[in-house]
Amino acid sequence: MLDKTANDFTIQARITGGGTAPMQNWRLPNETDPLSDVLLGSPAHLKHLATSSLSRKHLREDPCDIQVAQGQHAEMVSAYEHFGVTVHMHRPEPELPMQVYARDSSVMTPYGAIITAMSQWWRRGENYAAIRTYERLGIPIYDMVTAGTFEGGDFNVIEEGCVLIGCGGARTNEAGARQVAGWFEDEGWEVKLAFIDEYYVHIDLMVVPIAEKLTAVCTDCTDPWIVDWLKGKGHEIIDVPFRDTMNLGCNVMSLGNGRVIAPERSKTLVEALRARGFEVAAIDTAEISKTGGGIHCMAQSLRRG
Ligand SMILES: NC(=O)NCCC[C@H](N)C(=O)O
Repeated sequence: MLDKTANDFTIQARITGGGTAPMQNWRLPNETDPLSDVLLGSPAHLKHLATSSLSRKHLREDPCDIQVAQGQHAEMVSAYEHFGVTVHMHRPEPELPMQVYARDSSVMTPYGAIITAMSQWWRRGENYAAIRTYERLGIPIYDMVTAGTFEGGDFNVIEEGCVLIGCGGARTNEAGARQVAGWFEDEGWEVKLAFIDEYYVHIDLMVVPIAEKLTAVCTDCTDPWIVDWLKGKGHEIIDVPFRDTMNLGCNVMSLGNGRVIAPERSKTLVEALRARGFEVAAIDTAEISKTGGGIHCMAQSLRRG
């Protein structure tokens, strides 16, 4: 069943060479304007798998209690609803153990959604499920990654018309990164590639937009040129400690208008935000994050502003 509002769905909205028109119904100029619609994944079929060094360590030492994780996800959904954000969900599929990480299987852009190309076989079905979701929501597909692998946590919109693309090799590989980079260069964007170590999984582990010209960064693991580049654009940096970052403490979601959803145990960042006057919904995500992702990884902005 399609949603009543469905009308704009198409399988390839991208104009070759650039000049694709931004969507009218689903504005998404950046990742810091007020969020009105978010896409999440259900934790109904969540499994704790050895997907990365981070999730493997927890699996070995203290595996995720799935029921507790599901309760934490429900708290996160409540936080979005509390702030008046409309929550859209992928339809849960039992074959998709990582569908909760809605950041990765697609990327919403001002021109429609990119369907990514997940690296790990147990996540590839999420790409097909995402196509069905966008059809149901009536959101055009901008294009699909075909040249290599690409995961949405590596598409990091720094500000309007400017994206930092993470490339760790194991998840987003260089061929996938360069294909997406080329599309956005053609659209007239400033695009930078960040070659990261695969240990960090995606760039949104360490660099996350908070508000206009304000970015959370783990400077201990982020290449200095990225910090200098952000500062050169006039961004203030909130430095998130390395240990907190490895616990997904930098991986927060900006709701715009001075509101942020963040993990409560990321104390340095939560305090820094509150000191600047932000309203922070500090929620417990410790259990669910053992499976390798955080609040930003679990959310795909659909509409802002
Ligand atoms: N954007 C993200 O960093 N997503 C986290 C994905 C976690 C999942 N366990 C994975 O390793 O694919």
